[in-house]
Amino acid sequence: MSALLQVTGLTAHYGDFQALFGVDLTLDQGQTLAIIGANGAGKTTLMRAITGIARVTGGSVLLDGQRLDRMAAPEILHAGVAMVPEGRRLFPSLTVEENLRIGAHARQGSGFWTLPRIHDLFPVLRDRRDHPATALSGGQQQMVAIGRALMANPRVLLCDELSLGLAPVVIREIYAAFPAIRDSGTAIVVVEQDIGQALKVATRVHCMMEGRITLSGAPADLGREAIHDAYFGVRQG
Ligand SMILES: Nc1ncnc2c1ncn2[C@@H]1O[C@H](COP(=O)(O)OP(=O)(O)OP(=O)(O)O)[C@@H](O)[C@H]1O
Repeated sequence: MSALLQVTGLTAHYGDFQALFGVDLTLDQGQTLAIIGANGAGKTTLMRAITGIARVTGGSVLLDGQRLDRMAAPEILHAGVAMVPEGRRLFPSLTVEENLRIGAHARQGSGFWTLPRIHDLFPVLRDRRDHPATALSGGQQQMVAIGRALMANPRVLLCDELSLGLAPVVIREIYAAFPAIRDSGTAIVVVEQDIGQALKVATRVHCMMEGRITLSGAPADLGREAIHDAYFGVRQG
């Protein structure tokens, strides 16, 4: 059986600067993949390359066999890959519900994720539906950003640094929604700086350093030392 998302030999550049060096990864339906790594490792660039925002200069990205790396960002979203960007990027002048409905513009046909289902996933968004999105707490805004991406009914949901700046209790609340998202048939890729959190939610973990994947495996098979080496490149202590 071929993978849902297959990334092969992906390279990406910002001008002359090469940020990704031949990245390979596969994601199957029902999987949650975590990408971990220090600042500047290339995690965000990888998400941006998959979604057509960063310039792909080599390799390929296939969704169910369909070539994405030659498409523009809006086409990739239509094809079924949606991203929750770092910093959420909500529309500040719109309400919570308007932000969610904007996500639906990218959907193709019918699908599991509807406004009532987003409200069931994050009930606070039902209560706050008429509030300006920016009046919500950071965690609630993150829920809107996830809901907006889900409204496109993606086959793959890419989440960049969901936990950034949020309290542990809020992070737990957000990650508690993951099983329901996976059960809906949407596979997930999370970029996470919190290694513990990544190991908890992921079926597979990839560690990145300097634009390359330096370690991959199931959380249970990855030792602390191996992760440390792959993350920092050197063993300390
Ligand atoms: N717009 C840009 N122009 C030029 N270089 C960039 C740009 N964005 C990122 N880079 C560089 O590409 C490399 C990878 O950055 P990237 O943001 O993908 O890393 P990251 O692992 O997501 O780190 P962080 O957690 O800090 O976001 C870094 O060296 C960074 O300085």
